[in-house]
Amino acid sequence: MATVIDGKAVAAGVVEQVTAASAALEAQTGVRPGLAVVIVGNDPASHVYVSSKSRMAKQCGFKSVQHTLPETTSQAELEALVETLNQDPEIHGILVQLPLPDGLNSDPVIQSIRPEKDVDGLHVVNAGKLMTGDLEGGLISCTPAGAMLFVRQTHGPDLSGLNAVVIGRSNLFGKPMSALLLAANATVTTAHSRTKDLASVCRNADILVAAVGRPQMVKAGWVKPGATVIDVGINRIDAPERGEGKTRLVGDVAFDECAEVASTITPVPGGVGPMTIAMLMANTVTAAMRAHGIKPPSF
Ligand SMILES: Nc1nc(=O)c2c([nH]1)NC[C@@H]1CN(c3ccc(C(=O)N[C@@H](CCC(=O)O)C(=O)O)cc3)C=[N+]21
Repeated sequence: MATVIDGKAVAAGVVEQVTAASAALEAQTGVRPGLAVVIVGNDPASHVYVSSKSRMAKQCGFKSVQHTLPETTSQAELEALVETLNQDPEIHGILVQLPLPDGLNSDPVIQSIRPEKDVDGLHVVNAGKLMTGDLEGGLISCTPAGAMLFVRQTHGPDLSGLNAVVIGRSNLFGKPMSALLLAANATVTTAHSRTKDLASVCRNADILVAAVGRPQMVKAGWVKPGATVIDVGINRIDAPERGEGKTRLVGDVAFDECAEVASTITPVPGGVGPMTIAMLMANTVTAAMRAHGIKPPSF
């Protein structure tokens, strides 16, 4: 039976480090890190995530600002708000909750965030720094950064000689995760919907990372015995056993059967998800410390 990573406990450790760094910044400069989260429309899941981000920011001692805009917000209004936040010296991190409502184009909005305030790590400057192996100068996308912390805890910082397979090539996760694994010297395969015989590609992996958005797609036969399995999926499926109309959260990995084969595995919920929020806090205090010429801790 695999070791099941307790994402909540690891996230709590990161939040403790962030809170201490935030207090040190305030003691040195009188400034608290400022995080602004912008949400447009009324998608219930987005509101759940945004309130947990705002709550965690307050817990870390940040100045936490939430802008909730109506579904009818125009592209120009949204980009104008981002520009106001870019100019605000008390705001060090800006996050625009994705996905945006239909009719709004997220790419120009994300690219209009100043790179040094882009705590999502999605700006091309930050994504480019990561692709070129510059892990110190930019801001790294939260979910991959969190997933990589699990990999480092299990395998150490140097993944030389290990095969890693990332299933999924999104800009939010797959591509930055592949870049982080490569920077740690793993031999990386980025698999996707056009990959031939995906199961046999996955069976090669010492580190298997699933971020496809397909509930419980990865089966035990896809997992190399003794591998580390990182599940990034957040899928809501019907849970009739819990009652009429009830749902539950599952990952992209068939957890029970894969846990029999893997040596280490992350659960959903309670794995990568909480780490996403914690790494957003880490990016925010990093941005604030850099803005005041103070070297941030590495998380
Ligand atoms: N600009 C932007 N940046 C994001 O990082 C971003 C986003 N938009 N849009 C949505 C996704 C999704 N996301 C999650 C955050 C926390 C959990 C999380 O804490 N999940 C809990 C369960 C929470 C629940 O019960 O639903 C867990 O896995 O244990 C999951 C998913 C961040 N996202």
